Amino acid sequence: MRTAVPDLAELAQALVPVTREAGRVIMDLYAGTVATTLKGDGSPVTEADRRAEAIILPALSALAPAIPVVSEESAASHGCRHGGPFFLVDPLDGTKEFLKRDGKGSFTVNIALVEGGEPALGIVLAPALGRLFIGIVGQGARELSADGTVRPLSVRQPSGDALVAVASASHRDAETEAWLKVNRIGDTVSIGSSLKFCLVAAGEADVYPRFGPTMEWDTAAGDAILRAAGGMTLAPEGTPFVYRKPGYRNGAFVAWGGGRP
Ligand SMILES: Nc1ncnc2c1ncn2[C@@H]1O[C@H](COP(=O)(O)O)[C@@H](OP(=O)(O)O)[C@H]1O
Ligand SMILES: [Mg+2]
Repeated sequence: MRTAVPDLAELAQALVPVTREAGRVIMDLYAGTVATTLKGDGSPVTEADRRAEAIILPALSALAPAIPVVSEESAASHGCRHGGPFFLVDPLDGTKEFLKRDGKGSFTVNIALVEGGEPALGIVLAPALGRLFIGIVGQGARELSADGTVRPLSVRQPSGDALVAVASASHRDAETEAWLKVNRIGDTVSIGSSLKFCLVAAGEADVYPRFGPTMEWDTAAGDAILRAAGGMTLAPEGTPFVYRKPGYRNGAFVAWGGGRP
């Protein structure tokens, strides 16, 4: 039997206040000191990750009880075996930037729905920047400001020859550096979190190459927004970049705006 998926526009609308509430909790903790522990892979997890997740998971099970959730901080959810649609949640992506308090605010709350191996819906909030992005693949992407203003998002055609790239601020690797050197990149902006996908979706950058490891919950929401805005994430060799891989581990990818070769 097919899992019942709610209407995606209604689901996206219902997720806006949930995401904003998670963002509020994160910003309360950003203002003070935050208890931090290291996970098995050496990456930090904070009280902010856990508290944001505690808002998002009950909301998802109330909104779509039949759809399984795979969330970064809930190890228990990672064993779930399913063939149908599922949510991918990263309650706080860019934890290193969150802990740095470098004033750039590049950390995000992420909720995605994956269907048939592809991201179908994504919502990304950068609470320190007050930027909230929503994408439904096939229906378009938009940015919602706090006062309710809605701005449609669309990837841009690169101006001239040189592309503007966005790349990780904390997890750069030699292969990404090499790719940036050989791919007519004029300028590279270092930014934490899934905000990189959103900037390409919004036409504020042209490409996001990533060869170092990420997990599917880091990318699915931003990727949905990018695809909904007319962009595409591909493996470096140009093959489709799909979801529900073993261990939810991503391989290398290049997220393209309108300048895809
Ligand atoms: N060795 C590794 N294995 C798997 N994922 C990794 C990793 N190093 C970094 N990441 C992922 O990269 C994300 C950060 O990306 P960026 O550098 O673009 O901000 C991290 O998200 P979290 O911050 O949620 O832990 C983490 O999931
Ligand atoms: Mg993450």
